[in-house]
Amino acid sequence: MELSPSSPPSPPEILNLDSIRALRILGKGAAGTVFLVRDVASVSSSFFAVKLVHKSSASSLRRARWEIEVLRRLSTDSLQNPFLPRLLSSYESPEFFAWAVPYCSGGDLNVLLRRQNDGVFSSSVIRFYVAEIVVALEHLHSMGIAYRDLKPENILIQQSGHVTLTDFDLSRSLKKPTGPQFCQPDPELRTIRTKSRSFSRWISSAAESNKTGLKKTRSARVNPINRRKTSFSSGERSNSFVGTEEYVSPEIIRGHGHDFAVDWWALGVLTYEMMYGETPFIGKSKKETFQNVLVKEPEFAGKPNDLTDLIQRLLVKDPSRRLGSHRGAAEIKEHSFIAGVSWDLLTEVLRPPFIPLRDDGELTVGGFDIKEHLEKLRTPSSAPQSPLRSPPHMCHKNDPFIDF
Ligand SMILES: Nc1ncnc2c1ncn2[C@@H]1O[C@H](COP(=O)(O)OP(=O)(O)OP(=O)(O)O)[C@@H](O)[C@H]1O
Repeated sequence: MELSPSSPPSPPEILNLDSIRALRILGKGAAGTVFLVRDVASVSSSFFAVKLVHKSSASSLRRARWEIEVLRRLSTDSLQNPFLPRLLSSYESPEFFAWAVPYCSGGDLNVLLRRQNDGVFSSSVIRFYVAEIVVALEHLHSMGIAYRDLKPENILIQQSGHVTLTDFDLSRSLKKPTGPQFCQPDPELRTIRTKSRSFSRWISSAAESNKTGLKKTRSARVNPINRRKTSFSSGERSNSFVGTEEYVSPEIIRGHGHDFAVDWWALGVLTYEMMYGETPFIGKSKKETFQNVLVKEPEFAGKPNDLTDLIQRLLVKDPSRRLGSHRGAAEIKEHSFIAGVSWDLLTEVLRPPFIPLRDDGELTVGGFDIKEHLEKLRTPSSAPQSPLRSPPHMCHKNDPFIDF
C-alpha cells in the first residue's frame, strides 16, 4: 500500500493567523473548535482545518500539547499513513493553541451514518471503513500510541472518500507492542480518578464517587442522546459533548489498566453501530450503559455471519482473549470478514462508497479574520454575535468555547 497522504498543501511551519480567513465552523468538541480556513496568501488559496483550543485549564493545555505532538510525530514519520492526518502548521499564543491539518470535506462518519435512509451501512460499506480504520490503528499502535477515542464522530471523510482519524487528545503513549501485549496501568487514569474531572467521558461518575467519595462528576461531556443530534445551520456543525461512554471498554470501567486492546473493543462497538445503527450496550443512564458494557453480551438480529462473528470477537470482555490482543491488527486482518481485502492496495483498489461533492466554489468567498474574532471574544459584552455561532441549543453551558 502506498503510504502517503492525498496531495495536501504545504503551508509554513508556523501558522500565520494574518494570512488566513475562517470560512465556517466545522465542529465543536469539548476541547476546542475546528474552523474551515482559507490561506489567502497562497496562490492556490488552499483550504485546511484549524483547531483552536483555549488554554483555559492545565488539562486543556496538556491535552492540546499532546495532540500537536502526536500530529507532529505522524507528519515526520517516514511512512505516512493515508488514513491519519498530518500537522500542516501550528501557532501558540499566551491564551490559545491553533494548529492546521488537512481539511476533510466529507464530514464525519456519524453524520454520514445518520444520513442513510435506514441509518445503517451495508456489509460492503462496513468492510471498507473497517479495513481503513484497522490500518490507521495498526499504524498508531506501531508508533506506541493507543488511540482511545474511536467513535464515528472522530472518523472524517476526505475529499477522496477515504477516512482520516481525528482528535488525538485522549490518545496515550504505551509500550510498543512486541509480541503478546499486557495491560499497563494508566497513571493518567489514576490521577484523574483522584483529582480531575477532565476525563469524565471515560469514567463512570457514579462508580468513581462510590469508590473515592469524590463529588459526582458532571455528566456534561457524556450524553448518548446528544450523539444523535447533529445540527446544520448556515453550514455550521455543532457536536459538542458527544459521548464516548458507549464506546468505553470493560477494562477501562474496571480501572485495572488497559492497553491497545481498548481500540479493538471500540472497533467492535463501531462496527456494531454501522451494522445496526445503534451501539450495543447503551442503557437509560450512564450507570446502566457501563453495567451493560461489563456484563451484557451484544445482541444480534438475524443469522450469524462473518460480520457478526468479527463483532463478537472484538467485543470479548476479557481483553486478553479479545481479537487483536496478541498479534494486534494482523489478527483482525486475518478474520474472514475482511481477509479478502487487498491490504497493500487499499487506497487504489477499494472504491470509496461515498465521495463528497466538491464545494470549493461556495468556499472561496466571505469568511472572517480569526484574530479579530478572538479579540472580540476577549470583550464579550461589547462583542457582536458571531454570524458563525452555533445554535444555542447545541451549546453546553459549561463549554468554555461557547463563543468560538
Ligand atoms: N480536518 C477536519 N476537516 C473537517 N472537519 C473536521 C476536521 N477536524 C475536525 N473536524 C470537525 O470538528 C469536530 C471536532 O473536532 P475534534 O474532535 O478534533 O475536536 P475536539 O474538541 O477534540 O472534540 P472532542 O470533544 O471529541 O474531543 C469533528 O467531529 C469534525 O466534525
